[in-house]
Order: sequence, then C-alpha cells, then structure tokens
Amino acid sequence: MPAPIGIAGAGAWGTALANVAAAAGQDVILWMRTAEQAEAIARSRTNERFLPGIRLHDRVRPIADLSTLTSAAAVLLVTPSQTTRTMAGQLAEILPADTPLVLCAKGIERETNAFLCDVVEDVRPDAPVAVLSGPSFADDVARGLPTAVTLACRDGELARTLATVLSGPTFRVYHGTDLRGVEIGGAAKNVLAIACGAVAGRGLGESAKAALIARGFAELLRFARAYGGEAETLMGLSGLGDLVLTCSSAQSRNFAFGLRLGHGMSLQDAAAGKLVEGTASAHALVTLARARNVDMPVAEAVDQVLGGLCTIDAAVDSLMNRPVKSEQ
Ligand SMILES: NC(=O)c1ccc[n+]([C@@H]2O[C@H](COP(=O)([O-])OP(=O)(O)OC[C@H]3O[C@@H](n4cnc5c(N)ncnc54)[C@H](O)[C@@H]3O)[C@@H](O)[C@H]2O)c1
Ligand SMILES: O=P(O)(O)OC[C@H](O)CO
Repeated sequence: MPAPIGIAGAGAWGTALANVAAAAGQDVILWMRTAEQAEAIARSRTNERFLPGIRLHDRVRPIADLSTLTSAAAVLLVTPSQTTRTMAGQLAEILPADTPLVLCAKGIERETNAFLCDVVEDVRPDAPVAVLSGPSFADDVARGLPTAVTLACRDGELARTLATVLSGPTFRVYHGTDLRGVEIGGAAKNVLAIACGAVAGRGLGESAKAALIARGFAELLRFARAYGGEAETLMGLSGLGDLVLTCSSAQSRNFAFGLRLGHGMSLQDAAAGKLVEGTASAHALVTLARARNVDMPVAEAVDQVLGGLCTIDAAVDSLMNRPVKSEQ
C-alpha cells in the first residue's frame, strides 16, 4: 500500500505490530497518547515502558496527534478492549469513511456486553471493520520469532489485501470472513486462561490443565456457535491456537494473573499493574452465554472467583462434581 499503515495505541502489541508492518515493507504511523512519550520513543527508537529491549523499525514514525492517521491506508486499533468505543469514536471523526479499522484488542465491552466489532460498527456504521487475532505474544513477535494469525473481514477481498499487507517473513497472516468467530476466540480465551493459570497456581498438575483446556475449548465452541461463529474458525489459529498458547504460558498476562491468584495473591495484587483483559470480559462473556442458554461452567467459575463469590478450591470442587454427562 502506498499510504502508511496507522496504528492507534503504542503498548506492547501496538509497538510489535508497528514493527511487523514495517518489516513487511509498509511505512507506519504509531499513535500514542502523549507528546512526551512520542518524543522519547522517536529519540530512543525504543518503547521501554511497554516493549523493552526492542528497537523500533526505521519505517515507524511515533506521533501523538491522532489526526495524522487520516492519511493511513488502514488503521489498527490496539488499545485495551474497554477503550474501543471511545477510540473508535475519535477515529470516526477523522478517518475517511472507507478507511478500514482493524481491531486488535481481545475482549467484550463490559458495560453493554457488546462484541467489539459491534461497538465499532455502532460508532462508525458502514465503514469496513476487520479483526486480527491469533497466538501472538508481543515480545515473541517483536523479536522476530515466527507465528501465524488470522485476519477476518466480511469483505473477503479486503481481508486478503490486509493480510497480504501485514504478512512478513516471520508473521504469517491468514484471512477469512468469519469476523464473529475470530473475535470470540480472542475474547473468550483470556477468561479461560485465567482458569488454567489458577489451576497451575494451586499445583493441580499438567493433566488438570490439559483437561481444562479441552473442556474450555468445548464451551468456547458452544458459545461461538450460539453467536454465529463458525466451528472451523474456532478450530483454527484465533480459537484453539490462541487458547493453547494463552493457557499454557506464564508469558500470558491472563495466565500469570490466574497463577498468582492460585498462589494466594489477592485479586487486587494479582494483576501486577498489567492489562488483564479476561478480568474485564469474564462477566460479559457469561452474561452473553446465559442469554443464549450456553453452558460455560469454566467461564462461570472464573467469573465467580473474580467476583469474590467463590474460592479457587471451591470452584474446582464444584466443576469436578457436576453430574456425570456425555462429553458432547
Ligand atoms: N501484548 C500482547 O502480546 C498482545 C497480543 C495480541 C493481542 N493483544 C491485545 O491488544 C490489546 C492491547 O494490549 P497491549 O499488550 O498492547 O497492552 P499494553 O498494556 O501493553 O498497552 C496498552 C496501550 O493502550 C494505551 N491506553 C491505555 N488506556 C488507554 C485509553 N483509555 N485510551 C487510549 N489508549 C489507552 C496505553 O497507553 C498503551 O499504549 C489488548 O486487548 C490485548 O488483549 C495483546
Ligand atoms: O498476555 P495476554 O494473556 O493478554 O495474551 C496475549 C495474546 O493475546 C496472546 O495471543
């Protein structure tokens, strides 16, 4: 694309994606909230607060003036899920109506229980929206370690174009049209990863963790089907791929949060000052599940623990002692 790629949000993932797009040959405008931060990053060519030790690609231009994104060929929205409505609203005021917005946050809007694509379409109706999701730790990606992710957009041609633009030698982007399936995978895996971390923290063993991933995947699939996602999508990178990654590594902030809870840390301290998207989306996820009679016992257990209504041990006990049932 001749016009630059715009990135709104210069946290760990926004900065890693800026380097990815630059490595794929694009000029990149990386927006952040303060001029001080933009100047510091422009000077040092590193984002020491959010992605320490990684050199910013020469093609990336840090800026603090959101209106600079007006010229972008596409804008990647990479701020926390709960800021999506505000950010999309601000972008709607400055972007041409045909500029695609690619959602990179993983979550559900807590106040309205709305999927993030719906939030964006609420504030920017008729403009193209896409989702990028899949197994991808910012630090791995920024260090050039290989991974593959999915980009979905209802307009299949646009999905293909965006996937091509962002793909590089170590970042392979598949494309598809199942927007709902892709965004559900990213939002739900964060909640399930908290459960896996908690189980690890309680020292319940690798077998328990594998069982939890499998049962978590079963409920993720049921939920996605109930909300119009395709099973094949959930079996792919943005579903199973990201679930397995996030549920099995303390590099995940959601898993690490669960791990600390399992070690006995308080809900307040366990986040350790990091963004833990599963805590913001758990209640919305189970509320949406109940609204369509989808059984999500693992997500329910996480929501109960986060609400202070249940201990981890009691939650495990109640999951293990549900009535015997068919696996399907
Ligand atoms: N870090 C990863 O490995 C990774 C990978 C894939 C997806 N994601 C998703 O990307 C999203 C962002 O995650 P991250 O890792 O970059 O988080 P982060 O905590 O590293 O960075 C968050 C960024 O958002 C900005 N921000 C915070 N509050 C804001 C507000 N109210 N308005 C505007 N900007 C605000 C911060 O200044 C920062 O630049 C999350 O939804 C996460 O699930 C992260
Ligand atoms: O650190 P987490 O738990 O937010 O996970 C980061 C990415 O979503 C992994 O794909």
